[in-house]
Amino acid sequence: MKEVRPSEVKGTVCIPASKSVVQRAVAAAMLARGTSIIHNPSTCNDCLAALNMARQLGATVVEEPNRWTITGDFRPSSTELSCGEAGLSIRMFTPIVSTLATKQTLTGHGSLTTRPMGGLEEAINQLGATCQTTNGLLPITVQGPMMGGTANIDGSLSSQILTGLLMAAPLAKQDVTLNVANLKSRPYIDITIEVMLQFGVEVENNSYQHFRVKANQQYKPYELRAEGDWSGAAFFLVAGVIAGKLRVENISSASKQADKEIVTAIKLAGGRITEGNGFFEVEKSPLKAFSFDATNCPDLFPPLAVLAAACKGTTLLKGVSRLTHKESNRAMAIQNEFAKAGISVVIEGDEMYIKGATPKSCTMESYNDHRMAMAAATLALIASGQIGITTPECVAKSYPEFWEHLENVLEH
Ligand SMILES: O=C(O)C1=C[C@@H](OP(=O)(O)O)[C@@H](O)[C@H](O)C1
Ligand SMILES: C=C(OP(=O)(O)O)C(=O)O
Repeated sequence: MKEVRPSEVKGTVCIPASKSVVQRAVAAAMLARGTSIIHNPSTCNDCLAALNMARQLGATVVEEPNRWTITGDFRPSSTELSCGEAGLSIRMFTPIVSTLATKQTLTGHGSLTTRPMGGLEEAINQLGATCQTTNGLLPITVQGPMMGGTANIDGSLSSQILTGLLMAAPLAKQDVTLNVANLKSRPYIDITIEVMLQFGVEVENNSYQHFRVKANQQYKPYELRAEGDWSGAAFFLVAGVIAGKLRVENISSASKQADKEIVTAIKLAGGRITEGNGFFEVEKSPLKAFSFDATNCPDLFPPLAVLAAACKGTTLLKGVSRLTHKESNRAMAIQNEFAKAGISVVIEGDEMYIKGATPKSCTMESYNDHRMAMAAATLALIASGQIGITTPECVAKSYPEFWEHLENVLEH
């Protein structure tokens, strides 16, 4: 249990690397023939899971502080492969592994064991490899080779399967065409295509509905400086705008990350936020309720809910249906735990209404969900008394340095 007391925040936070970028780069480096370098990698659990996966699949990895050197090879040393708790890694490595002729089993732990995997099965089987889940869940067994051809997939639940298929596609025997209906979380596909291009593979994207990857393309080694994580930065940007003055470093509006949209939301709420060269500055401001569609940036819901709690009036957030299958059912988790702090959250279909008020002292359950723990800590800054947070160590899934970074900016 962690306790965070109401406090002003002041100073500078340097945001660690994006786990979305780093996991994709690790997979591409494993598939490249030659040596790739990832500078400034994130050492969060999801990235370490991806790195471990690359090792299990045959890559040689040298881990140094601030630098991972990965020499690609794709010959698994084991038939049972674990993706830890990383949703992206299981959705990305399952299609990749299904390009091999050998039979492999992929598994994971924690919340990953209850997250839906059925879409992977349907998609991979259409491309001529065999994929079997366990009643739609882990473990998953795959056997290739992946022939290629056309797959029709539903993109409404998650974009991660499309990311996995795109990453695997250049290893198929023939060209791959992916027809995607109702794609959500689109910016994550932009990150996938960007990383693939950096590693030498081209993807043709027709209006986010039809994607084509030509066969016989090779991943090539690349030296990448991983950019900072907008998803983690969002908590500190909200902290600054509700409770003090912060400079948040290592983020840029040039990023393709979905969660840079937090800047739009802060501006809509009337928050003072300015961009400098590689950083943003935020300052406590009178905040008013706002309306924001987070369908394509679902990971922003927890920090957005905190921002909304600090606003005068009732804020509307759209995109609730995107939250059911994250590390927790995040819509329910936000509703239940904010209620404990006296913040009313009403859910109507795809919409969430949050009424601004001073949060009261309570204990909030994190559900072992990193973004719930970070939201509770941020909410505590403006509470009338301290807020307790259960299993605070869960922040390590995306942001192991979070508690230390928060402590550094608290004005005791
Ligand atoms: O591709 C990625 O890096 C991610 C995609 C998103 O998932 P969905 O596509 O399932 O929304 C996001 O929620 C997740 O944290 C990371
Ligand atoms: C949902 C998340 O990640 P993943 O799906 O990759 O586990 C997240 O980081 O909030």
